[in-house]
Amino acid sequence: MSSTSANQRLQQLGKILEPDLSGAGILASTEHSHDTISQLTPEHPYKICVIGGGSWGTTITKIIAENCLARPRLFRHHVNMWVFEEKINGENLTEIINSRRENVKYLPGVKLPRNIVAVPDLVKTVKDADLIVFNFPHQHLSSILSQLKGHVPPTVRGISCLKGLEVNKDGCKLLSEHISDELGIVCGALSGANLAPEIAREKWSETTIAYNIPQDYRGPGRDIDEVILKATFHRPYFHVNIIDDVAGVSVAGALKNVVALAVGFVDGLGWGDNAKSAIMRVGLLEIIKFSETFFPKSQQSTFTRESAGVADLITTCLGGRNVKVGRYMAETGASAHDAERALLNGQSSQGIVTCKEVHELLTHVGKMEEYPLFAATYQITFGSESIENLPNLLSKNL
Ligand SMILES: NC(=O)c1ccc[n+]([C@@H]2O[C@H](COP(=O)([O-])OP(=O)(O)OC[C@H]3O[C@@H](n4cnc5c(N)ncnc54)[C@H](O)[C@@H]3O)[C@@H](O)[C@H]2O)c1
Ligand SMILES: O=P(O)(O)OC[C@H](O)CO
Repeated sequence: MSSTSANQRLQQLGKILEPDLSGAGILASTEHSHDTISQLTPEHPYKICVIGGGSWGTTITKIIAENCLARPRLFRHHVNMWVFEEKINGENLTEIINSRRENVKYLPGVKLPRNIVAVPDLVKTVKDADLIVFNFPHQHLSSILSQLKGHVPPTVRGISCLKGLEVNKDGCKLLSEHISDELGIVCGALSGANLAPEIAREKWSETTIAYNIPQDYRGPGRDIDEVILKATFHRPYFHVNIIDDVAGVSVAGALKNVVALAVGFVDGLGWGDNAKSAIMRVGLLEIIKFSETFFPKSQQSTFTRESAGVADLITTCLGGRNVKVGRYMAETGASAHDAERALLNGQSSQGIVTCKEVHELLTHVGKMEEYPLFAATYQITFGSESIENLPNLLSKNL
């Protein structure tokens, strides 16, 4: 699409997206005529589904479902949400969500819109979808993709809300790339300073969406662009900024979970705010270095300017699940997995998985010594070093 026609589309479609988007300041005009609306409204409204019914999965589905209700000419009414089925006091979680409008296990106390349909079957969830939103703990990605393979046409677009990386002995891949490679679809990433329990209660926050259809992409697909993505995810309490640095957004989201574990360690020993800030400083530098090394096209500004960068690092280190796990380990001497089990009621501390994956990768490529915080966090998490020794482990290589 030329920049002129893209601008026209932005302006025209903007007229059917009010009032939320005009509030965000991206669309100048909020005037519209019925003629314009009927001319621009897609013949077939976009169908969106979400894979994942955990804490963030359910929260993002709530956001999308609210936008589908607000924009019935642009989006299909129902939003399928795939939920990994489990029994809660003898009842299926999907049935509880559909009848009580509440995810009693992963998002208790939050009323969900009526147009969310919890579905236990993956393939049924994605049927006829134009946009699939991936949102579950990243260790399940390969298994979910293998079940979806052959059931998702290349016309579909994806957005990954997962925070993690795909690491194997050959190197490191973004999860959005892994999704693209396995399913043959274009996939972007959404990440930011986004603690689900706050957003589910409609407390204001920002997020970053990275989406980039390669200029030479000639594949099929509906026109899911900046406007449609904003219409899908933006809410008065959830402000979206769209950029094209998928690598920067993804690496920042994955690695801040490792840093948060380490912040939890020093917090649990009562070392105070200076120590926590020191860990965040070193952590940010290692995150940027990692991104420059393995994803040279990523942009440093993503780490310093975007919600997905430094803001997510701070929020996770202040109030996320990973920092709680690290703190509990320091306070009680529990192992990482025991801390996760004791604190999170089935939710996942992604930092435990990611610090192991990053350690494997960096060891394999002979660069572990260049990342003293990641190395120390792995060693402490898996029991071969003490938290008390952390300052020495960091200063050794700095
Ligand atoms: N919770 C947050 O505040 C938050 C915010 C932003 C991003 N994220 C990221 O979003 C992703 C999803 O997080 P979440 O908080 O929704 O998940 P969660 O930690 O609440 O995870 C539990 C989910 O995993 C599912 N699950 C358990 N076993 C499974 C299996 N074998 N196969 C598939 N699914 C299984 C459970 O049913 C449940 O839906 C993660 O990568 C996380 O880092 C989380
Ligand atoms: O609760 P955590 O530590 O998984 O972090 C949640 C989000 O990623 C914060 O943006």
